[in-house]
Amino acid sequence: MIMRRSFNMTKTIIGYPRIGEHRELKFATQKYFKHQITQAELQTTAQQLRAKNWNTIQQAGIDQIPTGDFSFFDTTLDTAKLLNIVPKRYQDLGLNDLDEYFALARGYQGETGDVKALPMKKWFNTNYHYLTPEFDADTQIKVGDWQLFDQFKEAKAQGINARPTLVGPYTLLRLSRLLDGKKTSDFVDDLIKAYTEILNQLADLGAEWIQIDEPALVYDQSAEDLALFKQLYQPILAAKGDLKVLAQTYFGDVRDSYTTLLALDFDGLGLDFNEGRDANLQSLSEYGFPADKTLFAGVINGKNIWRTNYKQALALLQQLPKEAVLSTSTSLLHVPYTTQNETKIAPKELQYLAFAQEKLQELADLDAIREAGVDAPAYQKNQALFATPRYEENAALNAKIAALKPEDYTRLPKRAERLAQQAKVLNLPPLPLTTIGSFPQTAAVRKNRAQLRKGEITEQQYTEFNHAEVRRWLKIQEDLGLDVLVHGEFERNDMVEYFGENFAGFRFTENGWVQSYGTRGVKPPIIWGDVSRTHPITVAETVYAQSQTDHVVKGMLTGPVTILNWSFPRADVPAKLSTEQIALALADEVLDLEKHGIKVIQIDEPALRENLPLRKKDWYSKYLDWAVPAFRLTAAKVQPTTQIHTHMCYSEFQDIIGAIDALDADVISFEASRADLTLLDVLHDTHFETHVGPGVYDIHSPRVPSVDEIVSTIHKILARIPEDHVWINPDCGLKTREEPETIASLKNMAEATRLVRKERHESQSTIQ
Ligand SMILES: Nc1nc2c(c(=O)[nH]1)N[C@@H](CNc1ccc(C(=O)N[C@@H](CCC(=O)N[C@@H](CCC(=O)N[C@@H](CCC(=O)O)C(=O)O)C(=O)O)C(=O)O)cc1)CN2
Ligand code: MET
Ligand SMILES: [Zn+2]
Repeated sequence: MIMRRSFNMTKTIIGYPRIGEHRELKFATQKYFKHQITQAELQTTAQQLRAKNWNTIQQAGIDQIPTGDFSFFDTTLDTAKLLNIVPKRYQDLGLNDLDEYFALARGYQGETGDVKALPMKKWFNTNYHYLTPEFDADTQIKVGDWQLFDQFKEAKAQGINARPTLVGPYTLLRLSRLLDGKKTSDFVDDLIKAYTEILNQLADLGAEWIQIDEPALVYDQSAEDLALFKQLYQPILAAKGDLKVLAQTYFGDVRDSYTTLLALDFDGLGLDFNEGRDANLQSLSEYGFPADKTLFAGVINGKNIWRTNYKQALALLQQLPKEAVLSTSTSLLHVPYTTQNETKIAPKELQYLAFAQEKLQELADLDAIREAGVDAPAYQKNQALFATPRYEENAALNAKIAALKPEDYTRLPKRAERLAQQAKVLNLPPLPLTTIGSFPQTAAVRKNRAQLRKGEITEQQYTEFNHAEVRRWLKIQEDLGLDVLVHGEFERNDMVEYFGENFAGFRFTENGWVQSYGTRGVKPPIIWGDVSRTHPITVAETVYAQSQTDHVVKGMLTGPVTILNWSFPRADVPAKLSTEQIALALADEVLDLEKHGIKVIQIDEPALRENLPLRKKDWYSKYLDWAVPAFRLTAAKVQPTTQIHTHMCYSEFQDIIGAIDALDADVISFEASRADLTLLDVLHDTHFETHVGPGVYDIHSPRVPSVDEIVSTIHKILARIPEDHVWINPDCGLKTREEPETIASLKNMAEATRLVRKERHESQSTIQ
C-alpha cells in the first residue's frame, strides 16, 4: 500500500488546448483579420475561452493550473514578443502590439510596409508549428508586457493561483535564427537579465510556481550545449527568491542533461514518461531523485487519444518517487478538447478514447488509484474495458506484409532512364510550371461539403459543384500558362482525413480539432485497426479533370508516412506495420490511376521529416529504414513512363538528403522560400538526383510576391541546380489562400518563369 502524501499538490497539466471546443478562437481571429470585429471583441472572445478552460481544469480537480498556454498564434512567438525579440522591419511598421504580433506571424502588406512572415517550423516531432524568432544586430532584449502577466492576473481574478508558463531561454536560442553574424553568447547576459526580471515580476504578482519549458533538452546535448544551459540558469535561479521554478521537458528524455538539471537550483523537474520513458526511468534509477525537488511526472500521454491502461500506468507509478506530481507527458495542445461532442463513433468504441478533458479525469483517477490501489473502482472499470479486444485482425493482409520481398520496394529501370522516357512522353518546356495540388478551399467549397454532410444536398449535386470548380480552375491554370495541371482537391476536407475516411480501419471525429498553426486546425483521423482499401478513392475526380483538358493532369495522393503521422496512430502495434498497410492500400490506388491514363502522380510526404527521432542515432534504425521503403512500396509497380512526384513542406532535410533521394521519386517539390533556399547548396553538393521544384514563394501568407522577387529566386535556384532538373512551383498547396491573391501570385510566378526561360533560351531558339 502506498503511503498517504502530506504534499497538497498532486496533479497538474503542462498546457491545455486554446482554440476553443468549437474553434471559437479561429473564427474570431479570422473575423478580426477581415476587419469584421474589433480588437476589443477578439480580446473578449479570448478571455472567455481562457476562463472556460480554467474552469474545466479546476472542476476536474487539477490542483495547479498553467497559464501562458493561451496564444493568439504561437507561444514561442509570444515569448519572443514578451522579450522584444522583434526584428526592426516589423517594429518599423508602427503597428499596435497585437497587429505587430500578427505581422510577425503572417506577414504584412499594407499602408505602412511590406514584410514577409517569420519562418514557420515544425515543433519537434509534432504537426504543430512555431514561428522562428530572429536575433540580429538590432535585437534589444527587454521585458515588455505581452500576455504572460495579464493572463496570470486574469486567472487570479478567477480565484486561481496559476503556474505561468513560457518558453525558456535555452530552447528559445536553440530554435531561433541568429543573423548578422551574431552568436548565442552575444545574447546570454540580456536573456539572463530578462528572465530574472520576469521571475521577479511574477513573484511580485503572487505566483508560487513558474514553468519554464525547455524541450530542447530532449535533443542530443553536447558539452557546450550543457555549459550554455548552466550559464543561463545559474544566475536566473540564484535570483528567484521564493518563487519555485519548474524546468519542464517533453517529447523525449533528458539522458544527457539529467545530472545537470539536478545540480541546478530548480525546484521542480518535468519529465516525459511517454516518449522519454525508458531513458528517463534509467536516469531516475541510476542517480535517484533528490528529496528537495518535486518531480512532475508526465504519465498521461499528451499526444495520443487512447484511454490509458491503468494497469500499465500503475506499474509506471511504482517506479517513480511517491511524492511525484502527476502530469501529462506534453501539453494537451496536441489532442482535441473532448469526446463528449462525438456522436458518430459508437459508444462502445468511444470508451477507448480520451481527449484533453477525459485526460484530466484520468489524472484524477490515477491519483486515487495510487492511494487505493487496484481496488479503486476506477481501476476495476478500466481493466474491464481492456479485457475486451477492440478490433479484429486482418490476418490475410498481415501475412502479405510479412511476405514482402526487396523487389516489391524497387522501381525499375533506374531513375535516369525513367526520366528520359518520361521527357519524351510528357514533352514539357524548360522549367515546367506546376502547383502542389490544392486550390483555395473557399467558403463555397466548404459549404458544399457541409451541405452534403448535413444531408441538404445529394451526392450528385455535391459532385456537380466540385466538377464545376475543377473546370473553372483548369481554365485558370491554362490561362496562366501552367504546364502540369491539378484538379484542385475540392472534394477533400483535408489531405489526410480524406483518406482516413475512405480507407477501412480508420475512425474519424466530428469535432476533434487540433491546432496545426495559427488559425489552422486539423481533425486527425484515428487508426483504429488494420488499414486496407475497399474502393478506388481519387480515380473518378482525377479522370474527370483529365477529360476536361489537353494538358497533363497530375494525380494527387497523400503518402503512407504522412497519413500515419497526421493521424492518431495505434498504440498496440508498431507504426511500421500501420504504415505498410497504408502503403499497400495506396499502391493499389496508384496503379488504378495509371490504368486510367494518369501520367503524373504526386504522392505527398510533407510529414516525413517531422517524425524523425529526436536522437540522431535512432534516425535510420528506428525510422528511416522502414519509412523510406514504405514510400517506395506505393510506387514500385508503375510503368517507367509514369512520372512519380512527391512533395514535402519544411526544407529542413539537409541532414537526411540521402534518404530523400532514396525515396526514388522522379520529382520532388519542397518548401524553400521562408528558409532562404539554404537547401540548394546541399542539393548541389550532394548531386541530388531527383528533379526538384524548390518552392519559389511562401504560401502560408496572403502576401503576393512580385515578378522581380520570383525571378531572383529562380536565378538563385539555377545557380545551384542544372536547369533540366528544375521545376517551378509554389511552396505548398494553396487551400488556405483566398482566390484573388492565389491567382495574382501564380500569375507572377508564371510571368517570372517566362522571363527566365526567355533569358536562357531566346538566343538558342532564334538560332534553330
Ligand atoms: N493534416 C494536415 N496537416 C498539415 C497540413 C495539412 O494540410 N493537413 N498542412 C501543413 C500545414 N497545416 C495545415 C493545417 C490545416 C489547414 C487547414 O486548412 N485547415 C482548415 C480545416 C480544413 C478542414 O478540415 N475543413 C473541413 C471542415 C470545415 C468546417 O469546419 N466547416 C464548417 C464551416 C466553417 C468553415 O467555413 O470553416 C462547417 O461545416 O460548419 C471541410 O472543409 O470540410 C482550417 O483550419 O480551417 C491547412 C494547413 C502541415 N500539417
Ligand atoms: C501540406 S502539403 C499539401 C499538399 C497537398 N497536395 C496540397 O496541395 O494541399
Ligand atoms: Zn506542403
